[in-house]
Amino acid sequence: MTRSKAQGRRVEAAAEAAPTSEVAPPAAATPAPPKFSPALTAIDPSQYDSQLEAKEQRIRNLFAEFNPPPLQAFRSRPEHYRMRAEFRVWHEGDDLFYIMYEKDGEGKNRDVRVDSFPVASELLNELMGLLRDHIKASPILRHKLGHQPRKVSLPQANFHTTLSGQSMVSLIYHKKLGEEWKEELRGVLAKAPSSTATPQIIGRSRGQKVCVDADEVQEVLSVDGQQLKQVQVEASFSQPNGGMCQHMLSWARSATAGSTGGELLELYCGNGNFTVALAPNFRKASSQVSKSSVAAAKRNFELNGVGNVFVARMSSEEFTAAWKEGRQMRRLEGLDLQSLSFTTLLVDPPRAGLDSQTVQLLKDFQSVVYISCNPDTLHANLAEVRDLFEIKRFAMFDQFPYTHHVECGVYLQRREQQQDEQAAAAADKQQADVAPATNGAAATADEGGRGAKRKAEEGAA
Ligand SMILES: C[S@@+](CC[C@H](N)C(=O)[O-])C[C@H]1O[C@@H](n2cnc3c(N)ncnc32)[C@H](O)[C@@H]1O
Repeated sequence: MTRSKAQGRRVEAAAEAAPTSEVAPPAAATPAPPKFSPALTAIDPSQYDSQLEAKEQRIRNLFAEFNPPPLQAFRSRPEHYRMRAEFRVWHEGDDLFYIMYEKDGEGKNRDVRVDSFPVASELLNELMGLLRDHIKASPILRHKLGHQPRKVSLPQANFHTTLSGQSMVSLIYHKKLGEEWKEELRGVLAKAPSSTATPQIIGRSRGQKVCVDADEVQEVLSVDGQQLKQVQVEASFSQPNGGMCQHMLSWARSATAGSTGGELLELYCGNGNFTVALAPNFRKASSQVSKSSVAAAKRNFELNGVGNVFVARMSSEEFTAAWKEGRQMRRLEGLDLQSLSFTTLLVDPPRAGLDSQTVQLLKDFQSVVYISCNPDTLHANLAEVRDLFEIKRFAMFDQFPYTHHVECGVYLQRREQQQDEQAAAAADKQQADVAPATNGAAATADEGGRGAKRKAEEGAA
């Protein structure tokens, strides 16, 4: 398919250079049906552009009613973009291989043998082969690995790699794992080719978790020329497409670049991915984090020398209730909610989007960064606040190529704030026009005007 000029240039995530293209305003035409690969095991990279265009068109049409600015579309690497992948393990006589469940061309579910996985990183592919061959050759390692009835579709070999070249694999067994299992794996790892960084291996069985060494990796994300370090812990969330994550962080940073001096509240912060990148844009930042990620988030703040962040280990719903009711909770660990005057809210919820309480909370903020992995719930949440907020930045990140899934980002600004700013600018201009020769006085008036406005805002908050 040829691409029209109106759809513009997009930037290769592989190049990781300047961000994006801006695309034309919403087109009225109904988009062509998307060309998604039925199976991620058999992608056709020559279809990358057409599947991206279909997504752009869908997103522009879906959000057109909110009059957003032109969509910035961030392009993924067409292959080897996934940092993580999960498979089941299948035993067939002496053979052993990975399988995954996916739809065929007719939309029917089927089990597919996976010897290589073109959407996963090169390192992940290398590890898949290496580990499969060693496990196949070792009775200790293969016995009861992923031993479950075929109808149970839990992943049994979970691979996790990083752009920085580290890796981690969890293997799920149906037997108790002892020292001999660990020793056998140590022997296998010692034989790994020097070209492959030694993976961390974790064995899991019912009520048991055995680490051959550690259960985490350290990612390094390159954002606007800065290297951000990130501990990623086994079985905890991290963004699946590393290249796209770098774009998302850079975009959110640039959207909030004018917020210096304000205070950020982040909900659903996971391991602090966005917090670390955005903290320099704010005077103070507070992150709410689920139990499993709190330790990783704290370590990531320390690793990157981020000192202006407070972390509360509570669910989004609990934090919202405490904030709304002005309730002091033990898990706020002494953070005085009354002393905070948040200006910006960042949310990055799971696919279900924001619950109604959090949507209410959002209404209290001057600006909001909303990162979403589900355009439909993003749309529903925006519909509830459309009268209060205007979309100032609108982005689409192709985090999941060849699937219908899309990651979006919107930067919202309160309508009355924009009116206030325009009024303040007009007042400043008038003042300057009245006394054109007295630069000092005009400057003083300018400072005073902004200071007064800030005070009024602080009072209102
Ligand atoms: C889409 S992830 C985003 C994480 C993080 N922003 C990042 O970029 O890695 C959503 C995160 O919210 C957490 N989460 C899910 N439900 C939550 C809730 N009710 N309250 C707080 N966090 C929640 C998940 O554990 C996960 O870490």
